[in-house]
Amino acid sequence: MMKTVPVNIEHHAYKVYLDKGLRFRLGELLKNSLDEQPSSIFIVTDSTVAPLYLEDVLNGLPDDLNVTTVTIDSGEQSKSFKEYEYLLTEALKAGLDRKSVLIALGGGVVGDIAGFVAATYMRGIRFIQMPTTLLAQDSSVGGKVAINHPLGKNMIGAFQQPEAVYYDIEMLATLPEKEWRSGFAEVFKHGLILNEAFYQWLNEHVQQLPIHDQYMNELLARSIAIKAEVVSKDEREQGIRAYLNLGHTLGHAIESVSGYGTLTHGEAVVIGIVFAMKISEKHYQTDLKISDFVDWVESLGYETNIPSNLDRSKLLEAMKKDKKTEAGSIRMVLLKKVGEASVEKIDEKLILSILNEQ
Ligand SMILES: NC(=O)c1ccc[n+]([C@@H]2O[C@H](COP(=O)([O-])OP(=O)(O)OC[C@H]3O[C@@H](n4cnc5c(N)ncnc54)[C@H](O)[C@@H]3O)[C@@H](O)[C@H]2O)c1
Ligand SMILES: O=C(O)C(=O)C[C@@H](O)[C@H](O)[C@H](O)COP(=O)(O)O
Ligand SMILES: [Zn+2]
Repeated sequence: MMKTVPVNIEHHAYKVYLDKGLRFRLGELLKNSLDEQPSSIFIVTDSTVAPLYLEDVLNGLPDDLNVTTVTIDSGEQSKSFKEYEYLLTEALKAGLDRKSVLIALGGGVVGDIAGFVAATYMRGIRFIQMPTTLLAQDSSVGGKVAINHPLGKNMIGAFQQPEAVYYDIEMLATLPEKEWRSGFAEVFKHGLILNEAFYQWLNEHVQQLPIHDQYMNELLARSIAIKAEVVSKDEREQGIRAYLNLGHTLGHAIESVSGYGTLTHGEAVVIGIVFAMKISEKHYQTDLKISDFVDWVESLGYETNIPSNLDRSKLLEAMKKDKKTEAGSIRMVLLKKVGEASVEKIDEKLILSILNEQ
């Protein structure tokens, strides 16, 4: 049954549609969720998703609509200047105009880069997210779009809200276990920062990956509702939106220092979450029962230690490039307790000492 989650950003409300089989119904969905119908459609997807789902999506569109499809290589390395330029060139060649609509069909990589193309092509055109990974329950909502720079993750980007999100959860059936792991990290992150009951529910019900079908509807609806509420209150990350960055100060540093794609985003974030918990215990003089958390996530196949080959001083340098840094001071999302986050300035010496513990 179709579920919708509203995203009520002040200047731009939209909905996340959640159901099985949405990929066959793009034409109908566009009709229902766009105020003005598109002059043309530009679908961006990747080399893994295209052979699996592109035909289904195209079959759902009316024959008289002008449609261009562009496929980029799958993987984090595609969130690059080179692919960004390529997509803009293809958009220009296809003759997209300001009434065109871009559709991002894929995981967070496609959503982020295609969204950034939509944000910048002719200073901004409409776009739709069609997420195909579990991780994209996070990335498709909230309008953060970006590409990576070799020196830092998501360093070039924009806030560009989609017109709608069409999440056909049937497409998760083909997701490899590693990608379930990556995506699930961003699900339990939502519980850890803001909703202890949701975190406990996950802890009780998720003992293996992929996640059992019977829990998926509830899991997605609750996780997306948390993200939607946060971005509705604070679109531009002036306050509580920063909580969504739990584990990302170190996580992003690990991704850039190890080379994009060496670890998945979620794998890096989990290592970052354990690190942030250790800093939290010291900062607030509290007991977060880190070993219980580590036992649970390790039983799901996550690595929780920082890879031993990564130079700790390089990680520290990369952490300083985090977007939350102010006047050279690293600011991290910490947990006062499960379900309660806060952002604090953290001394570099403490960071380095905990980096060196592992
Ligand atoms: N904008 C945001 O708010 C936000 C939030 C979280 C993460 N992100 C970004 O999202 C990216 C990670 O996204 P991701 O984990 O979806 O990675 P991804 O897009 O690289 O997808 C992971 C892999 O799964 C493949 N795949 C996608 N859908 C599939 C399907 N249905 N069946 C089989 N294979 C499929 C992809 O081709 C890829 O190889 C990172 O760049 C991260 O920084 C952005
Ligand atoms: O939506 C947000 O806000 C988030 O922080 C969600 C994160 O999971 C996501 O990885 C985001 O892209 C990180 O943003 P950044 O500003 O730290 O690059
Ligand atoms: Zn993330």
